[in-house]
Amino acid sequence: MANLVLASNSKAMPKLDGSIKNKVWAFIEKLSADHKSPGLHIEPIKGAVDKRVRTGRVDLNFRAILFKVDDKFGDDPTFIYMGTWPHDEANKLAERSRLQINPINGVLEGIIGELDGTDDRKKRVVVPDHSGELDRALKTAPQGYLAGLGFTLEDLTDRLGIDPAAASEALTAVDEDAVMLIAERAVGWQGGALLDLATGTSIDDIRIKYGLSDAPVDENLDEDEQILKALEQPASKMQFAFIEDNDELRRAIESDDFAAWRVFLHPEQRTYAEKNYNGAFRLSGGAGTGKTVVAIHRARNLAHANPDARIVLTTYNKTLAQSLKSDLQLLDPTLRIAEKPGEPGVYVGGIDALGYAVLRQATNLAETAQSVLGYASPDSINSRTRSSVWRNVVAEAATGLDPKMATPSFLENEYVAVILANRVTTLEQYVKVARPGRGVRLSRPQRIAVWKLVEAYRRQARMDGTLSYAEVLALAAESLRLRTDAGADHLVDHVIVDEAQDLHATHWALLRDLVAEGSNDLFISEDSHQRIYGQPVVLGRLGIKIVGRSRRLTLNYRTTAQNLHFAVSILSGAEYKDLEQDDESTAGYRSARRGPAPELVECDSAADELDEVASQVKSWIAKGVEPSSIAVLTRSEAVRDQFVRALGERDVAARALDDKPVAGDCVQVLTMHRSKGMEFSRVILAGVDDAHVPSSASLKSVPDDEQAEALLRERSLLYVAASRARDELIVTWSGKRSELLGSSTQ
Ligand SMILES: Nc1ncnc2c1ncn2[C@@H]1O[C@H](COP(=O)(O)OP(=O)(O)OP(=O)(O)O)[C@@H](O)[C@H]1O
Repeated sequence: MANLVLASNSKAMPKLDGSIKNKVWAFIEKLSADHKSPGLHIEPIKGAVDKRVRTGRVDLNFRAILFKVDDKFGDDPTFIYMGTWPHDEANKLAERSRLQINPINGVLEGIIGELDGTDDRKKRVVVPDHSGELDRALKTAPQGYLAGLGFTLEDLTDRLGIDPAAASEALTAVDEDAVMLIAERAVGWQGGALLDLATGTSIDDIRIKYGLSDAPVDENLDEDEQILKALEQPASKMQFAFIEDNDELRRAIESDDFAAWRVFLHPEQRTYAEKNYNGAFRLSGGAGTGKTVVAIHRARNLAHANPDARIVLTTYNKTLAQSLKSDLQLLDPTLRIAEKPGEPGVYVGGIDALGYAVLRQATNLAETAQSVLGYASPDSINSRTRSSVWRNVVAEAATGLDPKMATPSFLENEYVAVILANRVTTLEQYVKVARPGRGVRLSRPQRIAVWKLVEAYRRQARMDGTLSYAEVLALAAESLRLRTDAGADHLVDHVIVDEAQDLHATHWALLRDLVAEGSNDLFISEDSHQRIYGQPVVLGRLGIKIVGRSRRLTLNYRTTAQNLHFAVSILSGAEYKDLEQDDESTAGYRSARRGPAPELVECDSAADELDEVASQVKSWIAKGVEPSSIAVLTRSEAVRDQFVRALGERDVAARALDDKPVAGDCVQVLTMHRSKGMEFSRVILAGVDDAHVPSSASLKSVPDDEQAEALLRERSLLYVAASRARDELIVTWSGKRSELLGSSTQ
């Protein structure tokens, strides 16, 4: 059986329709079973630049381009499948396609004729320019952008291994945009490295990021052996993937771009998905940098490494958990999905569902409830406390508490972050407990006043026999703690959590108590710039020690550089702290894709804005954009519903997206909160005027001391919303534009 390697083809290959994809699959299946089968018509190309290139017959009109690499120790060669093209084009391209081992760093590079912008390269020898001629020429030319950052041609070619022609072109590029254009055409890893250079990343750091080798080729090996060895380099895996499993191969071929996230990880993503960590690890990174992708791969890798391992993959809410689960199953349909946390396999669930699932298994509920709530638990854990209870408690009580503190949101935060987190059950405990991280200081009389309200809240819930989500989480955590204190094993072996920036104290207590401190215990994926709920927490105070095990992803796979630039501009000027209380930065954020600049549209009136949004959506649909890949995002549910109605009245099929997925191919209208973790091709942020964004109602509901934090959340919310667009982004408003848009006029 021949070995098969797939090359990433998203840039070069034409879109194939379903029937051709089936034929490609049949061709590849045959090839891996018997590469000598005459029906494949595997043929070398006369006069080809690379003697390894072959074309094979997919059908009468289409041919695949392959490289055949022989293994002198085994009978079977390795075929590298580069893609499928119409017959004549395939032959023409194949003639000028080649594989090369980068002479500086040993990365394998596959070049498909002119489609990689390398049509004239066959005459060019890829060796570094030691003569310094180009460098001298560049010194006399006007200074380019990369040279302005201090890079020389020698840095790019001799130290990094960028193709000399691309490197000299990149050095003359006048701005970041021009570097991007060159990066877009560059082969494999080189495109990414050029973008890194443009953001000022040092050569040494880039070498580390891509795992580049100092000893590129082993002269004792013949050329084919060198190629097979080069395939193992982390940066080669950005372009080439060995796929052993037939089903996996079929899935990869059937998806348009080989579902790149499943097959071609960035070397950094691969490291974080595969590496063993001796304790909790934190992966941060901008929106769209692939944190969720890493989390999913990591869950799969841990499950493969030990099929008996009990793994929990969790995230902020139910809908995000559903999409984690379906992506995990896409990545590996054979993976064992656990029904309950604690069973072998991967349990996937929103964090609240995880809390319930743990508590349902608890055999120490009475003891647990006594410890957390100060009274025996209700008969059932399934009845949830209504959100109106805090409101009623506040309305009925005359506590003398500052009205800004006598609000449901302040009390709920205090209850979760201080009272539940510390298992406070009496006033004596509450007046003494430390409240680090809470914006508002409370005097002793104020604490007494707050406690009265807490007691009233608990009394009501006890009478009703209900629990809040946060109480369930706190109970679940405590039941686990009591269990392990009594000598039992921890419930699970590995926890992976996505969207962790939004978790509060009782969420963290649950995660901490689920798994023993140790190897690969907690993998935390988060972006503090996207924190849109609750107050920031500090992991160290919650028993989670990261101690140097934290890394950041910066390459955005989702959106264009233009959209990214706009989204990041929303954050500018504001200061953010990460989960370890260090400054969070957007330095180095970049995207490899380009597209139109976001449009900011000021409308004359609310009615004009409804018309504007409808006509924009219609024009996209008229151009063939699928309606379900278009989203209109609003700050509130009321404005969302207004846009759903308005679109319907203007003959655009649109639905409000809330808890349930939208059925049918229609435009999705959702709140900015609901858009968390999602992505769409075209996005309109509607109603971004200064009354709605930031939401004056939300700001009014928090005490003065927490205003700055609340405003930061509003800013983050707009950043989350703006970073959902893959291709095009439009922002509309009527009246005064939101101050969070800054002075951007894109
Ligand atoms: N290596 C990759 N190759 C191709 N596409 C990728 C890769 N990694 C991530 N992506 C794609 O980029 C997009 C963003 O990825 P993902 O959702 O994992 O990012 P994220 O960092 O979790 O984003 P957010 O913080 O906004 O939720 C997805 O469409 C994903 O499929």
